[in-house]
Amino acid sequence: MDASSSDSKYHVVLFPFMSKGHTIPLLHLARLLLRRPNFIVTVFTTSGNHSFIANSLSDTTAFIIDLPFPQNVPQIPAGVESTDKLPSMSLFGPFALSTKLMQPDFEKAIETLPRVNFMVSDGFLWWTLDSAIKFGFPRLVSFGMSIYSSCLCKAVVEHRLLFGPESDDELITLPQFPWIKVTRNDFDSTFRDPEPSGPHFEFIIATITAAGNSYGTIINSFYELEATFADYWNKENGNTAWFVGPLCLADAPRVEHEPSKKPTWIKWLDQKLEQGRSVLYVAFGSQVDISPQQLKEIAIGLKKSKVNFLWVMKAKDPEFGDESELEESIGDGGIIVREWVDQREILTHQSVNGFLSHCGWNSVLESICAGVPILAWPMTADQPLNARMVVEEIKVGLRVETCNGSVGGFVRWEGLKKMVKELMEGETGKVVRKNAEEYGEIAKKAMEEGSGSSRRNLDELVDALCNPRNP
Ligand SMILES: O=c1ccn([C@@H]2O[C@H](COP(=O)(O)OP(=O)(O)O[C@H]3O[C@H](CO)[C@@H](O)[C@H](O)[C@H]3O)[C@@H](O)[C@H]2O)c(=O)[nH]1
Repeated sequence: MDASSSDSKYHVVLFPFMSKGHTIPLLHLARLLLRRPNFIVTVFTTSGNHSFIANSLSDTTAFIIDLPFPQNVPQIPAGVESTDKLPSMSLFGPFALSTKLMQPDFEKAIETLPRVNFMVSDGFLWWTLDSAIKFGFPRLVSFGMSIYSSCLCKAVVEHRLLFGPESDDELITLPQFPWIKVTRNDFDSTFRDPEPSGPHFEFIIATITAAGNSYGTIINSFYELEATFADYWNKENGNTAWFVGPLCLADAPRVEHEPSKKPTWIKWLDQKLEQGRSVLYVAFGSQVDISPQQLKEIAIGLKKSKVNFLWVMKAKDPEFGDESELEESIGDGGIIVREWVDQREILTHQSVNGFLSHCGWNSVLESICAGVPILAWPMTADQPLNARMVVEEIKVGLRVETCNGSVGGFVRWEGLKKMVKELMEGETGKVVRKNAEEYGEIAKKAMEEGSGSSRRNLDELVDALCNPRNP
């Protein structure tokens, strides 16, 4: 980058964590920033993640800088630079901790860049705060979570609510939000350990401490979706949360494909639309591990429900014993796709009327923006809290029943079939669909340039950080 030609421009550095669910929203943010006059954006990543980012931003002027991913990290196979490529999510800890080894290269690169006005880096890249302080620019943190989840985590930690006599699935009332009940199983194991220690705990502490010492937090959400929690957070917490989403709406709606270039699954959805059939979209994000037994049970439940479904699997999901047999038995009712798809394009397809989802925060937002109700099947991380929000707080979805009633428990085909039918055809399904549609409209308004709450928040934030009085 030619630093001299950039002197009169505002320069923002974005550094997403190497996981699709964390990277995608920051790429949307890059677009929003680049629409402002005189803004340049530099995105930091690693060579293994370069093509995903470059493809996504190919129609923009964003600069991309690749840092070498740390080599010879114990337990992390060579060449794995993104969490979706990890053989198991149990390796998340060593993967995330190893990113600190990138700090010297990151700082060398920063030295060569035009002056940075501010940086937005992922919460998991806690060490980037030290670099920002060293170079004298503000760091904003992005966690990719709802503020509802953050408030609930804060509430249980502050009041040590997870160490009482209750069993892991017993409901515990939150004194700060008495209408909300959670269980221990809704939280990561670190929150449940009365005397936590070890590298994972140290990572969490480093992450939270750096976030607290940063300029503020970017929240991929909109104020109207979680106003009570937004107000609570901004009153109780030191650093401000800026609601600037849903960032997935930063992109203009997708241009129609030429018929010959349409992916097969979109053609299949077109066909279902012509036949007047509703489709359930089934996908569990970019990284959760699902056992072969559970995958088979899902296939049976979907088939027996007799709904039409489009099921997107990850490349690393285990193959069924006999894939062709499975596809045959599913027949015309459903299709399985094992490729990277444009999830938003699927959710906004007129035939899609329900989403069986693990409740990754991006999937929740994308579903709401498309007005599609969710059948929540949380598995790990923030997903159990997102599922509570979806089902109990904003009521845009129903929940699958696990056979032991526990988060992460096995889901039998009978229970899955029952809830799929309820979401797609039942009375409660109708109620949550209407709610999802209403929130979808509010989301669009929040992202309207000039007048929307999220766009105004972003304007205010950027003005504060790029104002000469506030360099
Ligand atoms: O074939 C695919 C698969 C995924 N996606 C996109 O990938 C993202 C996936 O994000 P999300 O739904 O949030 O799921 P995860 O990948 O599981 O996300 C991780 O990151 C989220 C944000 O912090 C957390 O909420 C989740 O719990 C965590 O697992 C979404 O934008 C999807 O649209 C595609 O476009 N095509």
